[in-house]
Amino acid sequence: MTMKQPSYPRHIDLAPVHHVQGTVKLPGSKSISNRILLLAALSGGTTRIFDLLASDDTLVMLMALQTLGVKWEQIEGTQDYIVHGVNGVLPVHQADLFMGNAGTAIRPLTAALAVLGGDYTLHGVPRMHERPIGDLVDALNAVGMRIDYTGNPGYPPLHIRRGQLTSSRMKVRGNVSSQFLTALLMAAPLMAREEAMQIDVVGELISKPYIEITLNLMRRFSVEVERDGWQQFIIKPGQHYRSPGSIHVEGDASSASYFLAAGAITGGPIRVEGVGRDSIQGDVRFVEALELMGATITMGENWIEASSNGPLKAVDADFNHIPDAAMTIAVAALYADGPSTLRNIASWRVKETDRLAAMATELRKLGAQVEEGADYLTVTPPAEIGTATIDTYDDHRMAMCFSLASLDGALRRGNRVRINDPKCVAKTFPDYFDVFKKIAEQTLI
Ligand SMILES: O=C(O)C1=C[C@@H](OP(=O)(O)O)[C@@H](O)[C@H](O)C1
Ligand SMILES: C=C(OP(=O)(O)O)C(=O)O
Repeated sequence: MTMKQPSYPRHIDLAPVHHVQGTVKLPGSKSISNRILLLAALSGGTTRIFDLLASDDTLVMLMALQTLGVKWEQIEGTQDYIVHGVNGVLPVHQADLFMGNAGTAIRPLTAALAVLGGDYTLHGVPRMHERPIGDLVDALNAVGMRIDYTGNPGYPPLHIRRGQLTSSRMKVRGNVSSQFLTALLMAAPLMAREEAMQIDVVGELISKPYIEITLNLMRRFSVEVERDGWQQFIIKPGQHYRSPGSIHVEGDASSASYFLAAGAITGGPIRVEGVGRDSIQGDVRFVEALELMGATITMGENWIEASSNGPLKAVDADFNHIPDAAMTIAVAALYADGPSTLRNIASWRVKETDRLAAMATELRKLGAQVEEGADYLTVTPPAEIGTATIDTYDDHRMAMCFSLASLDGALRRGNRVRINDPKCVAKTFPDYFDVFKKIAEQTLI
C-alpha cells in the first residue's frame, strides 16, 4: 500500500487566519473502508474497491488480511484495490496480528477469527491495550468461542483458539462501544447454523448510526439483517457474503467536520466533496449541530458547504450519535456567544485517549473555562484566544480539531497555536495539515 504520508515536524505552529474559503476533496471514510475490506475478504468473488482510505487504520487491516492469506492488490497510482475473497475460509490458521490503535480493525476481526477458528493473537499499540473489548469477548465466549486475555482481563492483547458454537442466541452490551455489536453482526453469517442467529443488545446502545453503516454494507455484500429497533438483530441462515463486484468508499464525514467548522467559524464558504445528502455515515449529521450554532449549510448528492454571517451561537445538545465529530463542536464552541454543553459523550473516555480529560485540559490552555463532567463538557469561550501549545495525546482528532483554534482573528496577531506531534493524524488523515494549510494559507514552521 502506498501512502502519501508527509513527514511532519515535532510540532506545527499555526498563525492567526481571519478568513478561509475553498473546496476540499475528502479522503475515504475509515468506517466504510475497514468494513468493506473485511467483507470483501470474507466474501465469495473478487471485489474492486474505489477510493479506499490510505491511513494507519486501513493499513493495519490490509496487513492483517495479507497475513491471514487474503490476496489483494492496489491499482497503481490510485486508491483502488482488488480483494480476492476467500469465501469464508481463511487460508492461514495461525497468525500474530498487529492492530495498531484501530478499533474498526481489532473488534470485527476478533469476532470473525473466533468464529472461523484457528490460533491467532491480536495486539496493538499501548493505548489499544487500555481500550475495552471485554463485552465483545464475553458475548463470544458465552456461545462457545475461545478467547483469552494475555494481558489485563477485559483488554487486548487476545489469544483466539478454535471454539465450538453452542448457541444461536448471543447477547452483547452496547453502552461502551457500538463496535462490539458491529463485530457480532459481521461475524454472524460465518456461523453457519441451521437456525437463524439472534443478537440481543443489553442496555442502551451508543453511537447508533455506526450500526446503520454496518447493516448497509452487509446488505451490499448480500446479507440481510432483520431487526427490532436497536434491541434485537436476526440473521437468517443460508446467507453468505457475496462480492458486489465493485464498491465505492464515500469521503469521510468525520474528517469533513474540521473544514465545515472552519467555514462556519470564519464565514466561508467551504465546500467538502466526497460526502453529501446520500451518505450512509451518521457523522453527516454534524451539520445539524453547525446549523444550531447559526451556520448555513447546503448539500448536494456528493458535497456539503458551510458558511455563516455573524458569530456562532452557543449550543447545548446530546452528541451520542456523533461522538467523533462532536470533538469538532467542542473546539468550535470557542467562537460561540456563550457557554456550550456537549452531553452524553462518556464514550470519549475510552477512545484514542481520555478525550473528555484531554479536551478540557487543552481548551483551558486557550483561555476557555471548561467544566468536565463524567459524560459531558461545558465550554465557556475566552474573550480572545491566547498563544498556546496543544498536546495531542497520540489522538488524530485532538490534532485536527485544535487546528481550528487559529481561525477568525480570535487569536491575536502575533500569537500562535502550536500543535505538538502533528503526525498522529496518520490514523485517519495523513496529509491533514497540508490540506488545512492550503485552505487556510498558513505557514507551517
Ligand atoms: O464503527 C465504527 O466505525 C466506529 C464507531 C464509533 O465508536 P464507538 O461505537 O466505540 O463509539 C466511532 O467513534 C469510531 O471512530 C468508528
Ligand atoms: C474512536 C476512533 O477510532 P476507532 O475506530 O479506533 O474506535 C476515532 O477515529 O475517533
